[in-house]
Amino acid sequence: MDGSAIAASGLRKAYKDKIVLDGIDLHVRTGTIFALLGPNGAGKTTTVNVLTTLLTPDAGKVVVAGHDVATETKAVRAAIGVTGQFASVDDLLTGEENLLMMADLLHLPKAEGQQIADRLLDRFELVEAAGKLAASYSGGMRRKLDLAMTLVGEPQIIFLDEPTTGLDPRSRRTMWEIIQELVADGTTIFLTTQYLEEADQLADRIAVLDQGRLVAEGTAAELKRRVPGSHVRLRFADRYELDVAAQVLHEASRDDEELTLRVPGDGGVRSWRALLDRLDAHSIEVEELSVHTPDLDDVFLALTGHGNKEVSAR
Ligand SMILES: Nc1ncnc2c1ncn2[C@@H]1O[C@H](COP(=O)(O)OP(=O)(O)OP(=O)(O)O)[C@@H](O)[C@H]1O
Repeated sequence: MDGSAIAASGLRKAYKDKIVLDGIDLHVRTGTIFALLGPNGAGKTTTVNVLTTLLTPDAGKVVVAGHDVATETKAVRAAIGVTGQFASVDDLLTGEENLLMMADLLHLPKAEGQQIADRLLDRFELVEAAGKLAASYSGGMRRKLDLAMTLVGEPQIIFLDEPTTGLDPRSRRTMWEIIQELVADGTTIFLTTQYLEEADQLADRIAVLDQGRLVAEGTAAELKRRVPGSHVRLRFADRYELDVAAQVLHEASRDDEELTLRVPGDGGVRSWRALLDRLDAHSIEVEELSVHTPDLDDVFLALTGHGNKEVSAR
């Protein structure tokens, strides 16, 4: 698979005259977590539907797990698992029955299906609830069961469409831990999220989708560096050291009370190293140094020119 789990280029999709995907290119490496981040209606679900063979794009090419989505639909489906916003859990079955039903759908022998179900119930801490109807499950338990059902088929690539939307903070953390474990086992994860913190915590790479276009792509650190506001805060032992440093670092703003200088930078290691070299050259002693980088909220605003209602409400 040459290290590439998903490769999409030039994806377009419109509903009548409403353009939903406007030329999307994506590349996801095997064994990594990729987050597609965007507000409500940005086109995240549409992208997932295209990548998972559920929707045919108007234009563009998609290769998933080495297979062309348009011509090798079966092979793609065999390699992937999809956990959607609207869970595939059947409310009228128990947790265990849901898992066994999935094993049946995949034509696994009964004994093997039972083994897998038992293992997944244990792994997702659903043993106690295994015999209860899924209708009685909490939101967090449902999501876990839904993901467990996806894992019955041991997919190489898992698509998680907003896996933690609507979950309380504790269930969200549990879900994050599960996702991280999956990747540690070599699975590739493609997730969509409206939560900057989620992308920041989980993803190796993040693509920011806004109104059907990718407005940025990179690691969380790379995206943060694209936003003004990175700075180093230097604290000095006394007023004398502060004065000397302020003369050397003309670009800094000073706080006499705190004995600090705030030095703007591009957030890259190189620029901070150059700053330390300048201080060294003038034998200036720094008492304390802290680097401040903007968070992904700042990034989203800077990249799209507008806020994310869902995010700012959190
Ligand atoms: N079948 C359809 N017919 C017409 N418009 C559609 C259809 N499906 C999606 N859309 C529109 O496409 C846009 C993108 O929808 P999509 O569900 O992909 O966004 P999203 O980023 O997943 O949002 P959300 O976070 O709300 O799920 C929306 O404006 C939506 O109204």
